[in-house]
Amino acid sequence: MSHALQFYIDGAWVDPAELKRLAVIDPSTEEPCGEIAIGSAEDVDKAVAAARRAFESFSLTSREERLALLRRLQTIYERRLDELGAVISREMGAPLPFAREWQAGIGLRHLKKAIETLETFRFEEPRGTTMVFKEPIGVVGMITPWNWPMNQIMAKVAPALATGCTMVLKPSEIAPLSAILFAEMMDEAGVPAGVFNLVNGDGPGVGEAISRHPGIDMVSFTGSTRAGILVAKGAADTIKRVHQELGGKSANILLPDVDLEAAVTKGVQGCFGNSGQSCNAPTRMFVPADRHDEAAEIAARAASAFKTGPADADGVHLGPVVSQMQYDKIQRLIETGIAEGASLVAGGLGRPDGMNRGYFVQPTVFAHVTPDMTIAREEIFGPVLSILSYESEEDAIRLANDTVYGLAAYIQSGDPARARRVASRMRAGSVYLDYPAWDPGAPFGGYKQSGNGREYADFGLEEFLEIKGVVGYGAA
Ligand SMILES: NC(=O)c1ccc[n+]([C@@H]2O[C@H](COP(=O)([O-])OP(=O)(O)OC[C@H]3O[C@@H](n4cnc5c(N)ncnc54)[C@H](O)[C@@H]3O)[C@@H](O)[C@H]2O)c1
Repeated sequence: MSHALQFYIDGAWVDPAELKRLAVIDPSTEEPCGEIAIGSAEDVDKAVAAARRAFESFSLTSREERLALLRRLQTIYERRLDELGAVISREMGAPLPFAREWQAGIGLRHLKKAIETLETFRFEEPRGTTMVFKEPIGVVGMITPWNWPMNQIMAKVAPALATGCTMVLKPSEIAPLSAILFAEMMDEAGVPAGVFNLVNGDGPGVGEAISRHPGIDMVSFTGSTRAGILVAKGAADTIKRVHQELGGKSANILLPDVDLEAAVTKGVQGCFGNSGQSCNAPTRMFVPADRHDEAAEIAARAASAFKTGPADADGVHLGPVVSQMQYDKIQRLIETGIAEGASLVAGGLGRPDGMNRGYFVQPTVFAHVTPDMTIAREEIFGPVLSILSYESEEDAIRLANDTVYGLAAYIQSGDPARARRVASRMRAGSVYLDYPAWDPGAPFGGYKQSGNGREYADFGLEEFLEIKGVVGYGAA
């Protein structure tokens, strides 16, 4: 990757103010697979200055001009999709077909949705004699995680472009290579100089400089609740808008009328997808108390059907988790689950049999988990499922909501009316009924400590807009 040690600022690849290198580690092999430059506040200053200058003209572009830009990007993105999938697979460990179809592919789905949304989006709305205008907020700082790198980047960049904002992106330093490739695509698409800027770096360096910068109007952050709090505090002095997409500990309620075999199996699969590294993973499975042991047996069987292997191995399997740090954290939490008295029914400590390198975690299921246990409360971010039991529908609702998080909830029932009734009681931004297909038009975001604001489709566009009321504009 020829630009790996550079940043994309003001329409050109430039050297960092001071070259500090960071190796990118392939989690399947624990070997370096690339390196990047780690930026500083000085690099952020340059990027923000470029974005501020570009905002003057980009904010005034027409819908048609921005649609043309997004469509050019789509063509390039489609052409480089395989390459992007391969890069993501290497940097964060997702098996190749999954990395191409979902990790890279989901970026394309967001891009298409943003284009479709922009085609008809209303930037003006008359209310009597007042005209309401929706205008781009300005320069947006974007800070993204490693677990779905292109999903997060595209869910921010596409609506920001659609609305006429300019931006400075800092992707995760753990999986930054896909973002460099994406910046190459933006350059080829002819994004005007300064509209899109990429500065690589870590949280305390570049992330904090973005959060505090007086030239940035809004920070759109996706990552842990821990870092989200720091970003909000850093942003407070400059009153910038802070959009946070944070962690989760989502409940999956299996109501008594459900087909238990199918619902438990799909629940395990949903929890372990992307090696358990999805913010909205259904990690707490609630089953009727009198069917707990049956559910545990099905879940153990479903977990042991999973194969684990390197990201480039053939076949359907789980890849490693992203880093030594994540591996160690997951091991610690599995140990805590055992120590606090949960029943380990599948997986457990250490790597899967026969694997002696790579950050591979055994697909793990705990049964007899109680709501006070650490594994029922903390986000694990690995392939680890907790099964809890409930006595009644009310009890299930109370237990599901008994968390500081509120990103997603999952309801399984043979009775759609009952599932909808329970959905209405969930304190979560997304509720999924009977394992539906992914929907790029559904709003995505959290209640409570899972964040604020919403992404995807028109909900995403709204986040990047300021609202201006011109009173006395004219007769309705
Ligand atoms: N709600 C969502 O949409 C969503 C989506 C994906 C991931 N997540 C969450 O992200 C987390 C996993 O990702 P991660 O480990 O990369 O999270 P992380 O918080 O460690 O890092 C996320 C980003 O924040 C940056 N960062 C870290 N400290 C910072 C600071 N002090 N100031 C500014 N930026 C800082 C990092 O460099 C990275 O770019 C999980 O908690 C997961 O639930 C949430």
